[in-house]
Amino acid sequence: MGYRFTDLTAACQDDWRAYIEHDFVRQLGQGHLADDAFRHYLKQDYLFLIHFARAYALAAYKSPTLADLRQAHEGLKAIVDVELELHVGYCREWGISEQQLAELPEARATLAYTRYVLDTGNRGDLLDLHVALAPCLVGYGEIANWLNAQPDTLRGDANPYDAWIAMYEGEEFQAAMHAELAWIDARLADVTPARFDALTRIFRDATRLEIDFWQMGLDGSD
Ligand SMILES: Cc1ncc(CN)c(N)n1
Repeated sequence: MGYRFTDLTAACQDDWRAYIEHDFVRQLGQGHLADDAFRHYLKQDYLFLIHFARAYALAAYKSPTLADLRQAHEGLKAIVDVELELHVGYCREWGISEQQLAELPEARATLAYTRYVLDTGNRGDLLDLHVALAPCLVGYGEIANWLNAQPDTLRGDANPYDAWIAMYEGEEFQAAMHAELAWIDARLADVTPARFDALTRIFRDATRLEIDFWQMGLDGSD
């Protein structure tokens, strides 16, 4: 029997839940996340997204088939056309100008996560890279769905972070997430147990770096 994406999350269930249900996420869903924490997160996320777009471009470079190339393109589009497009306008609403974004120093959590993924993609193969990227694309789609399932999540004008949830529950982002899940499921179907263990290590490390990214937002750390 082959592996699936859900075997990756099952293999590091504690880290995966700590990421999806992080305090930053809960407070954002309940609408009482501190403004400064969100602003710090938003700024660093701009830098993060630029490096992750580079990582999808690396996935395109490493793609041997048209189907693989299309999948890398899907991820790149989700970041550049959906997230970054909304992000810049969203930052403006939160009082952060494009000039400020261009001059931002990178926080350590941003550096660690983005360079880890780029390094994993450079030294590994295409599946290593997609698995390192998965907590980002699949995780945020799952977070939006998890938030919507929580009775204390506030939606609409009552929650200043409603637009953030709306972006990740939106059709385009959810479609990109499902396409990524299908691509990973198809590749995991015929890996050996040893290869699956190596992929689990990558997935767990990237998930732990996502947890650090939330914590960086809460702590305002640089
Ligand atoms: C840190 C982080 N991880 C994931 C995502 C969703 N692409 C994001 N915007 N930022």
